[in-house]
Amino acid sequence: MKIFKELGISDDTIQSITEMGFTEPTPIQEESIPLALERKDILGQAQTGTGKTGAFGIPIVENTTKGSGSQVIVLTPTRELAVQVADQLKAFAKRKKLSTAVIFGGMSIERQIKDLKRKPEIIVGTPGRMIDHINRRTLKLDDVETLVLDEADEMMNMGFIDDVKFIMSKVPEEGRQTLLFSATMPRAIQDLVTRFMKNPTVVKTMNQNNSDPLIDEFYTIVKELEKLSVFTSFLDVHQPELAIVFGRTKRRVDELTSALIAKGYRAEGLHGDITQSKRLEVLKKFKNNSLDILVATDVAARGLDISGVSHVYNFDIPQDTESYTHRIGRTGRAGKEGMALTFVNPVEMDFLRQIENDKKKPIRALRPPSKKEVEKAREKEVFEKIGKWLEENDNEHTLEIAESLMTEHEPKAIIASLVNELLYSKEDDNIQLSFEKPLSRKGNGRRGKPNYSKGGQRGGQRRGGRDNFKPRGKNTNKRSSHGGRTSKQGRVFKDHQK
Ligand SMILES: Nc1ncnc2c1ncn2[C@@H]1O[C@H](COP(=O)(O)OP(=O)(O)OP(=O)(O)O)[C@@H](O)[C@H]1O
Ligand SMILES: [Mg+2]
Repeated sequence: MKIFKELGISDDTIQSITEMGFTEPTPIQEESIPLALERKDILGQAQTGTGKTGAFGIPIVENTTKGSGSQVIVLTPTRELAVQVADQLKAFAKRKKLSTAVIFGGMSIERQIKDLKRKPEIIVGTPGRMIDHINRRTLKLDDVETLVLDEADEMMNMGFIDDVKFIMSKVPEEGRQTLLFSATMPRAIQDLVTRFMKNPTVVKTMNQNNSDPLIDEFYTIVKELEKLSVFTSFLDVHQPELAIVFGRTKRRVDELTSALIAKGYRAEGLHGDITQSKRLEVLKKFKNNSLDILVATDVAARGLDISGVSHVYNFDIPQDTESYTHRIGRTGRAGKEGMALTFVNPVEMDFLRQIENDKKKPIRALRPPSKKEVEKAREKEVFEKIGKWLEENDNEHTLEIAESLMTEHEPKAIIASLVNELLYSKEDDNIQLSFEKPLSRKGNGRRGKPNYSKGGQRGGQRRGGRDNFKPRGKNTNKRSSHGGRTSKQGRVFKDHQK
């Protein structure tokens, strides 16, 4: 294991990354950084959460000169990822004082135009908005020397190939460096992308010591109608610090979010039909712990790095191994442990076996918790909550209320009634989600070969959607503050199917 200095990184940049808590390079960083510093083209593959952002980010910051125009373009498949990558690059470049701009759709273009006018050395963004700016001539790529495609295979899956080619064609060819990174690199994509590159060096650090994410992987067989109750019973038993739950469609995400809120959980949804400002707000809330459960489509599957995500649930089994790998990779990052649980409809067992085969790793079966286990877990939670509330409560008025209650009732009876509320008021067996068709060999086209051209978006849930069910009402049920369900929203899903 080398240290950063031995990889050829300057003291300035080493200081910046040390402040971020990076003391030694991860395997993909150790191998990629020296090559990237020499301006070699790289096709980099390493597991989720093992520092690929640093593997390209540290050397590009190192090779970039302040005041020499926009020299780096980084493309990402989603807007949230663009923001995150830009933040990380900013931190790498803190000492060098390089300026960074983020360019993505759904937000004011004026502000971005202003940012671009200042010729930031590094520009991060999604392909669509980047092209908008190129066409408006608010972005010129004459000074660009390095192009990075983070989650390259996903950009191809989403049909961005022509967009990427277009952007590429605007970058001066001479001396151009292309860096391509992802945890998954299907063969077809490799063939395709290497055509853009000049003798790329393939850097692969899969299955090296200490580079395997520490994710415990499980599945549970559950019928469609029982999914919701089985899911909440797992939640009650697991008590995740933070959880991400993946649903197959936007409608699914909306319905599941509303159902969880109605049952008293602090959950919010994230998918492509939600306004961009709301999407960013939800992610922020999730990051600063004012939300426990993020319910999302595959829009949150790639690249997002949120510390504290202890559990990933595939409420619906993903349609291919790549999607599975990225989804569960939202936990078990940077050497931390995590747990992933996939719900499998009995008719979807083939899909699970295929994932196991592709990953060459068995996924263990888990039976749903028994009623008794759930009860015990909830009782424990209530016990802990009451202890915490006792410590925190300094509201004199509530003491007065307690005293007057005690003049009329037995203390034990008062407490029992409150505990009863806390334990059982969120039980609502009437909530039903709309039926979601299980994956099938014919129907949903398992491993439905993505179409590597514009318009060939797979799955439908990424861009465009099946319907526009919107969650109603705000999450007012702060589970941690009063534990009970106060609203019955979410019961009327059937009315909103289409
Ligand atoms: N050398 C390092 N030392 C300590 N922590 C690191 C190091 N490199 C990266 N990290 C941290 O590890 C986490 C994961 O890094 P990153 O997001 O770059 O992973 P990734 O490989 O791109 O994952 P994904 O495939 O999900 O995109 C981040 O929180 C990052 O700050
Ligand atoms: Mg990444």
